[in-house]
Amino acid sequence: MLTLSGVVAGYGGGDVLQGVDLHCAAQTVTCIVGPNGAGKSTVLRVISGLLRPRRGEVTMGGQRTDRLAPDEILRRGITQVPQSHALFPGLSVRENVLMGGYLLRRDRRLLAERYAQVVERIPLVAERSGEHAGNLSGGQRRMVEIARCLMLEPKLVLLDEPSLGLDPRSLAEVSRVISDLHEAGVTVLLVEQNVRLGLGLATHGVVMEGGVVRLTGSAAEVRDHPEIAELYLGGRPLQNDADRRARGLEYG
Ligand SMILES: Nc1ncnc2c1ncn2[C@@H]1O[C@H](COP(=O)(O)OP(=O)(O)OP(=O)(O)O)[C@@H](O)[C@H]1O
Repeated sequence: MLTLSGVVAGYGGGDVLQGVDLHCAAQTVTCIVGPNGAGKSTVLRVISGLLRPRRGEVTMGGQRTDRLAPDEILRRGITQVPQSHALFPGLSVRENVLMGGYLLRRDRRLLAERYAQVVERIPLVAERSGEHAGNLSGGQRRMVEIARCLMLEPKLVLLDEPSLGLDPRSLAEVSRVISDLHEAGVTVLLVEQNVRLGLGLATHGVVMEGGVVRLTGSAAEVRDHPEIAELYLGGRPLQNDADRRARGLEYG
């Protein structure tokens, strides 16, 4: 569905991405992990069109998207939930969510239909619809940010650090929504510092380091890879199921 080949991109003079090759099959959840500065968020920015690659290609369903403007990429079904602080604090929850349907603004019926679907998926939007977004907790804001990106019925959702700063209850809510999207056939690509959580939600894992992809595989393969266990999950590589349980890597 989504393919990056040889993507080189950066800010100002330097290249952060040094030739990224990445593929996300349709209806999968892929989690990118890696150390700070590896270029994970930059990959998402290239896909959503906020940053144009200097070299390489991005294709979605076989069609190139890397030369398109961000709104055109949005029209093709790719939406990004940014890292944080993406809501308008002085606007209500409902207004913030409706903003996500800006491209549909001339079709009021469709807009209302989509809003109803989003509310069904994320009931918090209805419960708090009239409240200023600025009054919500961090976890609630994250849910509204996700709700907003669903207004266009995306094919591919990009999530940058969905767990950042969330309490356990909000984490569970965000995880539920990601699983729901997966079940509904939406393709998800997320960047996550919380490696356990991210790979626990994902079907596939990608490890980035120094602006390139170092490792890809099923989420379980990446999670159990000796280097990953060593680097990100603390301690010696996992040996068996008992090890996995001991490190909280069982996901029911
Ligand atoms: N807008 C920007 N302008 C200039 N440099 C940037 C910008 N955004 C990111 N960078 C730099 O690009 C490099 C990669 O950043 P990126 O945010 O993609 O990393 P990351 O893997 O997502 O890590 P992190 O978890 O720290 O965000 C970093 O060195 C960062 O300082």
